[in-house]
Amino acid sequence: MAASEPERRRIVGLSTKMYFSLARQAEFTSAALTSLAAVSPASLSAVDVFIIPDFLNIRSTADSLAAAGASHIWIGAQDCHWEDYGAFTGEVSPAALADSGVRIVEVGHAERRRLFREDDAVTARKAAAAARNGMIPLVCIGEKTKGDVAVAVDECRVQVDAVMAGLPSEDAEVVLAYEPVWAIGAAQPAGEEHVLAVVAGIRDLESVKGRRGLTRVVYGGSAGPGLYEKLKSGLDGLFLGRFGHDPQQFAKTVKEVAEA
Ligand SMILES: O=C[C@H](O)COP(=O)(O)O
Repeated sequence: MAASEPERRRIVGLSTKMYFSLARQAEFTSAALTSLAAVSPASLSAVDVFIIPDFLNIRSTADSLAAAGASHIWIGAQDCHWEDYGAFTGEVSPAALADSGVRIVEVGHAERRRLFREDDAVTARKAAAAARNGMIPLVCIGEKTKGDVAVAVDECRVQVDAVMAGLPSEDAEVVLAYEPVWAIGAAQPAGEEHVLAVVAGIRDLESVKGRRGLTRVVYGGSAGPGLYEKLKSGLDGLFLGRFGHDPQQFAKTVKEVAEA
């Protein structure tokens, strides 16, 4: 780490995507808090933890965390619009998300790119909107097809460069979620050698290594317990989907990332 590089705390969290009802989200949050209570406070204080519910569950989850004295767990959003407010029917304002206590906003997820045709320019505008409103963009990047490391880094470079160029300040904090598209929704994550090599390439990009703001890189794509130990030499944490939807598995993964 260069002398001037900000400290990279580990970070771990999950997205519920569109899997949970209101009742299931409430059950998840309550059970996750119970399971996390078994992790030592010293371990938990060394890691940033986030939960990204769907929009309808943001306020209730934030309230549950606050009522349990667990406001150190960040609440996130799965997307936001690029303008703060306006005539954008059906969209969600990044300013209102910040007002709701959201700390981290996912942008550019592979599902949004594929299903809703969101490109790098749109993703960059959304990341800028999150940062402008004082939240951390969690920028999802990754190659579409399983294959060569150099090809994967090249595909990620285009995605990362677009976002970094659009941020309002070079000091803006960013979390890059490296999620090979082919490993999302799969039976198992991408192999550790591939992930470590691609992430080394991402960290070496001009738009990443030269910037002043804190830039952390996490892995996502069928991540779960047992994975971080294999990735800890090169990754700052994990971003979970399905394999974190069981609260005990989520808490187990948080503990592993905190104590690895
Ligand atoms: O948002 C999380 C990632 O897309 C990973 O999802 P997954 O673990 O269910 O494959």
